Amino acid sequence: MLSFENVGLRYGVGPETLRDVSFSVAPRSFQFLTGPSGAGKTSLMRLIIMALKPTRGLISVFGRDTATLAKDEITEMRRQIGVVFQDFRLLDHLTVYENVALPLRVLGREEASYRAEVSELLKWVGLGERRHCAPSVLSGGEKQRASIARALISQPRLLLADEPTGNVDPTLARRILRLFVELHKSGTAVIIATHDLSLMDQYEEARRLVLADGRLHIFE
Ligand SMILES: Nc1ncnc2c1ncn2[C@@H]1O[C@H](COP(=O)(O)OP(=O)(O)OP(=O)(O)O)[C@@H](O)[C@H]1O
Repeated sequence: MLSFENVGLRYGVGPETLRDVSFSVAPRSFQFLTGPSGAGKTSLMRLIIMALKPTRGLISVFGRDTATLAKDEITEMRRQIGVVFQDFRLLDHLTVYENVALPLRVLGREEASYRAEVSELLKWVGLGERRHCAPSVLSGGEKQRASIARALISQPRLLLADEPTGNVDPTLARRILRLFVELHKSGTAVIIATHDLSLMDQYEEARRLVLADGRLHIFE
């Protein structure tokens, strides 16, 4: 589903942020991506969603070499990847409900077919009462939960989440982890970047991908 072969990434003329990174992610698998601040977790995720190009090496997503993809093919592939960004990236001119429903609209689904689904997920993440609000009036934790709901709603083939529990309390973090685990059990490959050791300890079956000094170490 996803593989990196000897991938290197350098920003400008600085040192290599990622060096000889090789790994693969199987369909329906679950992994945490961890490592110290600045180790390159966000950069690695940006490579996966093709927002960045590697300086060297090969990246393939859903069996396609990303270097050979045309723009419209990249757009099509991104529709199959759910992403929880560190800075949420909610659209301010849409309500919370509309933000969460957006991936389904983009897939061409009729509102009547997803209204109940979106409402249920909003309730699960504790945003049932906030569904008609603009994202600008939400707290950091609420924005984070809205962005998680938006990434999950279309049951993507691959889900990437960058510090998805960074703004919520431990109880809510456990609830959010349960959502990711359920999604994984229903067939999505999940990669969660996190510093939160207690979160990782709650799901010991997960692989751990650890970035340190530009290199990736894998613990099965
Ligand atoms: N656009 C950029 N231009 C130049 N350097 C960058 C850019 N983005 C990231 N970097 C550098 O690349 C390195 C890795 O950053 P990255 O954000 O990927 O790390 P991270 O592991 O996600 O960190 P954190 O846990 O703090 O979010 C850092 O040294 C950072 O300064």
